[in-house]
Amino acid sequence: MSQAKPLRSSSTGALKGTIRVPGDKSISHRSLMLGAVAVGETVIHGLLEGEDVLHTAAAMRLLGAQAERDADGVWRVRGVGLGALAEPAQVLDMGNSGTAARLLMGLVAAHPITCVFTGDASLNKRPMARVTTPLAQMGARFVGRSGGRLPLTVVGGESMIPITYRLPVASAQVKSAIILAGLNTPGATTVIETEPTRDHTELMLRHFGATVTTERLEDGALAVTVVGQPELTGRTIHVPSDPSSAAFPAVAALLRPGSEVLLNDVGMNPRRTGLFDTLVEMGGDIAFENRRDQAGEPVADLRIRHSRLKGVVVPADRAPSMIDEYPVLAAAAACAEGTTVMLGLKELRVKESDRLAMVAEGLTRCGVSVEVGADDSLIVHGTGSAPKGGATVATAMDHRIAMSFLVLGTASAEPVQVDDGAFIETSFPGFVALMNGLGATIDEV
Ligand SMILES: O=C(O)C1=C[C@@H](OP(=O)(O)O)[C@@H](O)[C@H](O)C1
Ligand SMILES: C=C(OP(=O)(O)O)C(=O)O
Repeated sequence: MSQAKPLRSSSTGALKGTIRVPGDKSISHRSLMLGAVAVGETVIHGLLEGEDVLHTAAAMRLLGAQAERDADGVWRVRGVGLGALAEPAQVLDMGNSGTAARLLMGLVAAHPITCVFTGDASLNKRPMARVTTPLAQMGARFVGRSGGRLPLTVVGGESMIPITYRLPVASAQVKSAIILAGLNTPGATTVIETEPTRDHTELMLRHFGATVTTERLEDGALAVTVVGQPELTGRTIHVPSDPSSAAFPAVAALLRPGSEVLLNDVGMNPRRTGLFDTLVEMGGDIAFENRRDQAGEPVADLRIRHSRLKGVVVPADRAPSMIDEYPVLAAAAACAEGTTVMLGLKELRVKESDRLAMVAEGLTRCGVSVEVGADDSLIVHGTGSAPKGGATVATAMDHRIAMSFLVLGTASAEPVQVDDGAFIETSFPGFVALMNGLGATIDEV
């Protein structure tokens, strides 16, 4: 990432219009990775062309696959076949992306190759032991910095052993890393999750021809099993638009009087929709129109109208289904009437930034009263109208912190500035133009 790009968001009138936010980031990463180990061509419509996903595309090329964009925006991946990834001649730079790093570490761990992973200053601070611990049990070796951090070398296992592993944290990235390693491991690899996390890896693997089964255990946990070494065949994928990106125009439209916005083709996988459930509980007027299935993933068009929001309690067990949406929910809560309590946010501390700390600090600067509990909860005392704003907020290389405070600025009495909007490109290219097209006022400073 080059230079910092400060942005300022000012109070606006009504937001109006129909848009399609860019493709789902989780599904985009997975489509490139699975396409690269399938036999034949995978054709991807609507791939997210954000920097995180472009880092995955570059890595898959270094591992021997072809991954190119047509003039019409369709991506074509020519896979090498499972087990045939080539040893990359260069370091795999995963940029700002935890998903790219962790999923790919799983995939290469079961290939007899050595890969060196690195990332930017944010990614190189994030914990990787959560994936290297189970992958080492399967037979791969890792040499990283202290705390298992990147830069890190993976020595893929020559003869991997399948494991049954109970996730110590609710993480789709950890689950997926183990499943992707299990893919090229003979026998059945099982991941047990006590809280359901996003299941795009499981759904897409089935689409490519693998056998992935799920079983409810006596204690209520879910066991996900992949049968190793299937023949994967290249497929066509239609990437729905990202509910985690739709969250920003959705919250902005709820906050501005007179707004009505239609967001088309939004992914509605039930393991991703916790934010929308919460906004509806808060009194948000959100209509889920034209619900349908698009290549194995549910989608809908979301019609969102300005609403007077009220504070709610968000239970901890909802966290996996809205893990990336708490910063923008906090912006909505700051404008709501009454107090919003968000429970079980420990995982927010190990994202692109410590999101719990960054949200609390930014809201305080904008004149909103917040508390962070010792149990990693966040309590936001809503203003019932417009927060004061009039502050510059630090974003710590975190796209979601930047976008959330720009949304807050659309509803604040005085403009809100973020110190760096450059990282928005990692997940939501075109964010500023799209928001301004709806009527927002976001300017470069
Ligand atoms: O699997 C994925 O695509 C993702 C899983 C989540 O991370 P964790 O698995 O660390 O919760 C989420 O925060 C991230 O943006 C994408
Ligand atoms: C946490 C996120 O992504 P990642 O873990 O892939 O960096 C995110 O996009 O909010």
